[in-house]
Amino acid sequence: MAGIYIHIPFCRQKCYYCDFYKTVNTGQTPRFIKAIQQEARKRKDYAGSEKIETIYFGGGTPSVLNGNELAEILQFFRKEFEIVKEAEVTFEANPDDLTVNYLETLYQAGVNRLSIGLQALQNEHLKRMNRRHDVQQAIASVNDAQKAGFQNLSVDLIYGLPELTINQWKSTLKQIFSLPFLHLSAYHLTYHQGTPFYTWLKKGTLKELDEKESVEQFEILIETAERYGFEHYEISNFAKNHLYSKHNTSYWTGKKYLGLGPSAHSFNGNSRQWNMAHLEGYLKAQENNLPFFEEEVLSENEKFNEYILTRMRTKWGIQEQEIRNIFGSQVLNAFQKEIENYLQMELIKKENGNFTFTRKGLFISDDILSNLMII
Ligand SMILES: C[S@@+](CC[C@H](N)C(=O)[O-])C[C@H]1O[C@@H](n2cnc3c(N)ncnc32)[C@H](O)[C@@H]1O
Ligand SMILES: C[S@@+](CC[C@H](N)C(=O)[O-])C[C@H]1O[C@@H](n2cnc3c(N)ncnc32)[C@H](O)[C@@H]1O
Ligand code: SF4
Repeated sequence: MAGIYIHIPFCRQKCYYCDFYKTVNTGQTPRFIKAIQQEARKRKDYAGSEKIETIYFGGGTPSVLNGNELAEILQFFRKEFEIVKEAEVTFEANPDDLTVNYLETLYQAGVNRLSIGLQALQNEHLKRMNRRHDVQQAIASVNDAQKAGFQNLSVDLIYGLPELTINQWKSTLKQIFSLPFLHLSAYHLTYHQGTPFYTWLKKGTLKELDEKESVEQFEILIETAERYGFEHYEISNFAKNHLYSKHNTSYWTGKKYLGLGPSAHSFNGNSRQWNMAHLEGYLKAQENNLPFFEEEVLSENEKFNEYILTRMRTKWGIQEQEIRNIFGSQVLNAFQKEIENYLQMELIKKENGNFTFTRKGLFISDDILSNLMII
């Protein structure tokens, strides 16, 4: 089984923290929709002849697409690929796009997992982030989505925002968990070079939240989510009733996926491919039947690194037996030596041959994982 990721590189306006590839030149959607189909025909064999179990519309802002455009893309994929009946079709949307009509259009088109980018529940934070919606629209979008028939609803939040107080964060979580959704993604704010947030941080006009408060917000997030019956299944992801994101879980468990659109990346177990992040270049390449991606064939060490970097982010962790079967006893012995002091410091725990982060370890997982990688 494999997944398809479709990058919709358009946004109605740019948020000041975001460095995902997008352009506000939304007039290019008709050309883009043709180009995506040309690229899919050309690259469909990258993920082998696997059946497709997930389709993911990310971006950028997929909810820039109108109903007909979305229907055209989905019709094309149903014709071009073997898609299983129960495929998960995820669509990311911004609250200000989610009118009742549009929600019904998405539902009719076959979207069965809707991810809504709420980000924050204080208008002063939404304003500083340059979000187009306000708190009221955010809350209404989740309730309207449920009324339109969406069960598998996910919401995105960002914590560690400048001046986000502990009380504000607690109130955000209290309001959020009174809404009808079953999956939560909550990300700690990252300052990406090239974004206004990063520039203001360097200039000193924006003050980064101190680490202690960020860690406290992460702890409050985990405790509150678990109190409301959500399972913490990946560092930034929580699910009720085991409604994990099937598509994103395929990233963390090494499944194949074909990424389409500018900046989209793909993986098939032996190599990674990624499209350049440039809309005009992408469109011209598809129109002239030229490739527009780079490829890296993975060495054995890189496959091992890929394996630990993805799986250790999840509650499933990594299995000693699996490391031995896939990478051999030598790699396993070296790994066991490396991991010893993290076990001693209780940053990683080992149960029946399975390694996972402890809560303490989760906070510094990036540093630990970079030390465990084979260079
Ligand atoms: C492609 S983005 C946005 C999807 C959609 N366009 C929206 O704005 O809601 C997916 C998610 O990444 C998260 N994100 C984007 N930039 C981030 C940053 N700099 N730090 C932390 N999370 C970020 C946000 O929670 C966002 O919902
Ligand atoms: C940050 S995650 C948010 C997941 C969402 N909260 C959910 O649970 O469905 C999604 C974003 O990651 C990026 N992304 C995901 N898969 C990608 C791929 N294969 N290639 C490029 N970007 C990708 C896109 O910007 C996409 O909007
Ligand atoms: S957060 Fe979403 S709407 Fe904002 S710039 Fe990024 S992709 Fe566009």
